[in-house]
Amino acid sequence: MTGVAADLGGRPVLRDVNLRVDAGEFAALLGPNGAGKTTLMRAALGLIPLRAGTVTTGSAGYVPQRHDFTWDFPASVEDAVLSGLVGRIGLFRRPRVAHWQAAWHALDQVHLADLRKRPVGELSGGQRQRVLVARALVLEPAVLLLDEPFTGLDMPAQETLTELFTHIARERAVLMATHDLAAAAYTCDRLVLLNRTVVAAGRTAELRDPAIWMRTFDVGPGSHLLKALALPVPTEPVGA
Ligand SMILES: Nc1ncnc2c1ncn2[C@@H]1O[C@H](COP(=O)(O)OP(=O)(O)OP(=O)(O)O)[C@@H](O)[C@H]1O
Repeated sequence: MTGVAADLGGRPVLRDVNLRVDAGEFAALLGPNGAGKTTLMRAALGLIPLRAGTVTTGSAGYVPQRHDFTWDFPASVEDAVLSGLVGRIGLFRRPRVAHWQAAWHALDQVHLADLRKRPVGELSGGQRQRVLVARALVLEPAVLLLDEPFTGLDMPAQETLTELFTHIARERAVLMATHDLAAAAYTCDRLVLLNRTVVAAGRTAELRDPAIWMRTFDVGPGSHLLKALALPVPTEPVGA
């Protein structure tokens, strides 16, 4: 996306956002609450109007935050994945063999083929997240957008997902919004620091200046955030 500006409820949320994620890249989108991460993803999907700028994504798949998805309906795992194809099948049409095959292929990719007949309500949090990933993959998107995929998951489930995302990013572009800064710094190819606009972007090793993180997260030099990332402690007033 280039020069993107977007408003919500009449208030500016994003300004002059320039961002590019290439196939083969696993990028993290980092920023404080309200920084505009979800808005950026919705803008990338064409779900909100832009005040300025352009978005070129080819096809994009979106994995929403899990609490945005209704789990207490009696659908099976494969039905939930198939729902990712509604736009293609038509709301009241019956899916054809090719659609089922696409759903099963997507379930294979997230290692849930064995559970395809299971009601989604019976799945664990980590399994549910993988169902949502399969639902996004069923359209074979060029870009996969993940909105805080680790929330509420234990460490083993997070690791399984991280491995999965790394694998998916071999062929596609993956952009993941997350609050787990240390894990993102460790696992992602590139970090994008957002606070209404892109404050900085680069490989973890290129973002060692604590001033960048302080500006993005609006924290002081004593913040635990800097310690958690093992950044050098600033000795002089920053931005003076
Ligand atoms: N429908 C809306 N109408 C007006 N303002 C909104 C709307 N949705 C979000 N906002 C505001 O836009 C800003 C960015 O929100 P957004 O959800 O994109 O941030 P985020 O970085 O994803 O935050 P979080 O880390 O909390 O998920 C926030 O200040 C929020 O209050």
